Amino acid sequence: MIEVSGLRKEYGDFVAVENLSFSIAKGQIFGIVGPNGAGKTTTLKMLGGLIKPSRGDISMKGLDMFRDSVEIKSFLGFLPEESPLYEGMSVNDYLMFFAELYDIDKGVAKKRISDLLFDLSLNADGKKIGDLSKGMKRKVAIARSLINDPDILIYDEPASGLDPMTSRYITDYVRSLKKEGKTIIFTAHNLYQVESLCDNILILKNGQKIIQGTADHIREEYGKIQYRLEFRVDDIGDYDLADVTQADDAYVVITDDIDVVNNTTKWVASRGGDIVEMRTIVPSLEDIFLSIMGVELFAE
Ligand SMILES: Nc1ncnc2c1ncn2[C@@H]1O[C@H](COP(=O)(O)OP(=O)(O)OP(=O)(O)O)[C@@H](O)[C@H]1O
Repeated sequence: MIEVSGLRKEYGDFVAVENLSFSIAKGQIFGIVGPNGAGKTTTLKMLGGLIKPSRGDISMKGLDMFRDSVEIKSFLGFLPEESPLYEGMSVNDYLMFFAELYDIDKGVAKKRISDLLFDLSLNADGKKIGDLSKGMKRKVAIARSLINDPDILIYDEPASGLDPMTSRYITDYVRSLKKEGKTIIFTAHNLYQVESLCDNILILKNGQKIIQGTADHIREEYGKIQYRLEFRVDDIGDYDLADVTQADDAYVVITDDIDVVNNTTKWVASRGGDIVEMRTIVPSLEDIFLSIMGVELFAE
C-alpha cells in the first residue's frame, strides 16, 4: 500500500530525516515513535505530501507521491499535530466547507458529516468551534480528516494533550477506522497506546530508523527477558551469586542470567530456605524505548 525508500529531509545544513525506508500493508496501523525532535512530524509531512523530501521516494497504491500528488491527496486524510480550525464557524459549516473543497456532493456530504459527528460522539449544539473544549476540537479535526472518506490516514499525535477518557475514545476510534479497512499511520508519545494499537512500529532517533516491526519483534531484538526470584532463608550471609534486595521477610534477585536463577535455587535449598516465587519480567515497549534512548531503568 505504501512504500518509502531512502527518504531524507534536510533543513539547510541540518538533516532531520536520513535514509528512511519502510513499507506499510493495507489495513495496518503503523506507529512512529521517537523522542522530541526525532523526525516524526517531518516524516509524516513528507508522507502527506506537505513537504518535499530532499531525497528518496514515496509511493502509495502504486502512485508516485510527487508525480501523482493530486490523485494521492484524494485518498489521504491528514491530521496535523495542531490543526488550525476556523474558530468563528460552527462545526457543521466548517465540515461542509471542507466537503465543498473536495467537491463532494452536498447530499453525500450532509450524510457523511452527520455520521462522523455521531461516530465521534460530537454534539456541538451549533456552538462555534472557538467555544469547544480541547477534546471536542480534536474530534472536529479528526472529522475533517475523514470528510473525503480517505483510505489512508496520517495522524500526528491524534490523542495528545487530551484527558484519559477522550484520549481512550480517540484510540478506540482509530481502531474502528482500521476495521473499516483504512490504513493508518500515526505518531504518539504514549507507548502503551502504540503497543496496544499498532500492527507495526517504527522507532526513530535523530532522524534515523532504529528498528521497525511488530511489538513482539522489537521485544525479541531489544528486550531482554529478566527473571525475578524471591526466596526466604534464615541467613543470607554467604550468598554472592548476584545482587540481592530485601522485600519484607524475603529476598529478591532480578537477573537475565538463567544460571544465576538455577544456582540461587540450589543455594536456597542447601540453606534449607524456600522459593517464594519465580517469574519472568517481560519488558514493555516503554522499557525498551527508554533503554534504546539510553535511559537507565530501575530493575523493576
Ligand atoms: N522547518 C524547519 N526548519 C528547520 N528545522 C526544522 C524544521 N522543522 C523541523 N525541524 C527540525 O527537525 C528536527 C525534527 O523535527 P520534527 O518536528 O520532525 O520532530 P518530531 O519527532 O516530530 O518531534 P516532536 O515529538 O517534538 O513533535 C528537529 O530538530 C526540528 O528542530
